[in-house]
Amino acid sequence: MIDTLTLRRPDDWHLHLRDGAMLNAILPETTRHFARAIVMPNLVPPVVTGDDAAAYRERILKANPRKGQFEPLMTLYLTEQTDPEDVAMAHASGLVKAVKLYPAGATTNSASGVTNFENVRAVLEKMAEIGLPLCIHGEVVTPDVDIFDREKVFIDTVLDPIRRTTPGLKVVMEHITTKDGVDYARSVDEGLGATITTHHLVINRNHILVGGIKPHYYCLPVAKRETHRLALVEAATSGDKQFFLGTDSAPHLDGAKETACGCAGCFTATNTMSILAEVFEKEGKLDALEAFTSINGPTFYGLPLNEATITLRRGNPVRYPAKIDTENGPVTVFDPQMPLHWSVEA
Ligand SMILES: NC(=O)N[C@@H](CC(=O)O)C(=O)O
Ligand SMILES: [Zn+2]
Ligand SMILES: [Zn+2]
Repeated sequence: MIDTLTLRRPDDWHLHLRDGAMLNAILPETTRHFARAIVMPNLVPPVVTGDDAAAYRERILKANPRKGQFEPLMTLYLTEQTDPEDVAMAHASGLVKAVKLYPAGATTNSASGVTNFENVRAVLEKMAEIGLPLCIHGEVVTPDVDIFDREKVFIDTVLDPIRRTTPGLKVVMEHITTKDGVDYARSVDEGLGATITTHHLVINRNHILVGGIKPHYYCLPVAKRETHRLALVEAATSGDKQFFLGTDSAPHLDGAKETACGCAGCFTATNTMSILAEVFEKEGKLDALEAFTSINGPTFYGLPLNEATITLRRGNPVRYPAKIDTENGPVTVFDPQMPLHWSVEA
């Protein structure tokens, strides 16, 4: 049995770092293991312009305890007022690596997102021209579409049409949760990627709802039935170039989750690598872990692979904190409900 595993240092292609006290508290959980991360722009107010992204990047670098060892890859939050020239400048300077599309109302802090896709056409065309990827939270918000169907309906009625009317646009389907998402990502040869989160490889909708409601398993897109989880595990462990890790680690204070109208988001930065090693090992696919965490993502984004490595070692169950303390209260770390045997060497 393999008991050590050395990988190129992983990157996280979908991460929420927040700001202020939360940023200070949770950033080390990511920088301990990860070299780079695509940083989501859904702050309040959102990161809309190149100037906003430059200022946010400085705040992240200032908060980083491991100076020089972590590179935040910045994104812009697409609004119906976004200026294509500002996007092009932020890309040309090397600051911005993607633009993020939130359908207005789809998820946490998405109120400034897009309602009428015609109003962002010029930005999308500019992005296709300059090769800047569009990262998409792929759920419709139509009230009469069941929340468990919102990803599939989005693929059919929004994503596919956008891709067809904007040839050459590079797209990342963020945090896919369905077999439909896996199949769509595989139906296209070039220019389409899909991130898969850590938690969607572990939980299905029963984890949220059976035996009492579990707010710390509630995230968006909401976890689906087991057949979909199995499709995600198959995709992540396949090594196929479309699929790469985007943890979507999304901290909220416990007080904001354990309440009558709790926020969506699972916080997995702390134990992601141990969980992934466990999942890949169970599938007999440890040899595909590096493709998922460290190769397919940078290859899609056209960025160099990390030269540094991390080593995972198999042993007694790994201990990790149940909560991370912030100035304003604790954040619960995702509980995978299984012992984790792979620890990351310091
Ligand atoms: N995934 C989540 O459930 N929440 C994310 C937003 C998002 O990625 O949709 C957040 O910012 O909290
Ligand atoms: Zn999202
Ligand atoms: Zn997210």
